[in-house]
Amino acid sequence: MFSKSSAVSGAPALSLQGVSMSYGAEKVLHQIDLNLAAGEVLGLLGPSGCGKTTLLRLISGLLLPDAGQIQIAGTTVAAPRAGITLPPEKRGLGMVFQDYALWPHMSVARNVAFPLEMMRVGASECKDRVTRALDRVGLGAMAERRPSDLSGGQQQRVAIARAIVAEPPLVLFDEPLSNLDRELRETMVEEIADLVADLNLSAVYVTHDHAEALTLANHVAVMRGGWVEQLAAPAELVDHPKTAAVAEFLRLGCLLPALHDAENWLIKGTDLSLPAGVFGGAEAQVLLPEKALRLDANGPNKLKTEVLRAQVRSTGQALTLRVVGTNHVIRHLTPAPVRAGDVLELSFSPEDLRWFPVADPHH
Ligand SMILES: Nc1ncnc2c1ncn2[C@@H]1O[C@H](COP(=O)(O)OP(=O)(O)OP(=O)(O)O)[C@@H](O)[C@H]1O
Repeated sequence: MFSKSSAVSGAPALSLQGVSMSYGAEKVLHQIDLNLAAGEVLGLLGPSGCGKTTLLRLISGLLLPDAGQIQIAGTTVAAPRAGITLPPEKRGLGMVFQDYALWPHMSVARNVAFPLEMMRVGASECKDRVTRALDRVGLGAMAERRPSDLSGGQQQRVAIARAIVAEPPLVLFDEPLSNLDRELRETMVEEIADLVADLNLSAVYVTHDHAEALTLANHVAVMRGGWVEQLAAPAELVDHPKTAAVAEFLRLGCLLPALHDAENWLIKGTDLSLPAGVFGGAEAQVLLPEKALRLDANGPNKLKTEVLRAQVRSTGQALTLRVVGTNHVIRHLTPAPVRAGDVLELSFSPEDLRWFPVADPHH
């Protein structure tokens, strides 16, 4: 069986080249190229139906690609043209699912031991490794319980212990936190991030929650309609989204239509002219990143907005603002005492704007 020791040293933990997949006549993945270095986490992020689960199933071996090839730790596990297909159990992956997928009639320890039993690891080594894995996820005292006697968060920790117990070359997380409530999700994201770093795991983490992906992953592939729209480190995605769709999906701020008249770029519906960088054409979309906006009457480039809602938060007031002259909405957090109906001027620096063409590359 595939194990860390059979991994080709120095090879990427995962590599996909030109992977495509159709369900009948519907192409759901287009020419996916991805590389994940050992010890890193790749986030697969995108809205429902964009192809995340299909891509994960191709990696795990539950589905076969129509074209392209997939390598795990240097071993080719799928290459239809060369007739190569390794079944899921030979890929030696650790997997964590949304619904935990634990056996209810077995103890926590037996659940965690399962991958080792499949590998015919001896009883005493098996016991030591299970104990170590359960300790790592903070469940050392729960070994003899049944999963049904544990909370949702604890069950997910058992599933994580099972996924890491055999030290697989790659761990796949399929929306592991979506059944947990928000507060627990936030704690578990940090726990998983710490665990992945401590164990130097290589992992693919599927989610539709951008905060989870940005927290956990070294690189995030933002997917849409079966394409990888952008693959980049979290900071790069936030500062330099490649398309308007990426900016929108990551909720980076407000996308406004801009028109070029004889001399200037204007935000459509307003009289605010924008100092544009080099950008051809007569129409564009411009992103005003939320983090670039200041409530500063003396600042440059003042955009007039009306307060629709002001909600108290522990960190200030969360404002929902409408850009006057448009139906576009901006969110802004401020400590200032502001009320619905107030008119505010938001200021920003031109270098913080991000410009996109109106035409969409894939759609
Ligand atoms: N068994 C199937 N037969 C036909 N079409 C399918 C099948 N499974 C998925 N699809 C289609 O393939 C596309 C990608 O689905 P996929 O489940 O990979 O998306 P996803 O990003 O994981 O969505 P979600 O976040 O809702 O799970 C969708 O258009 C979906 O309708």
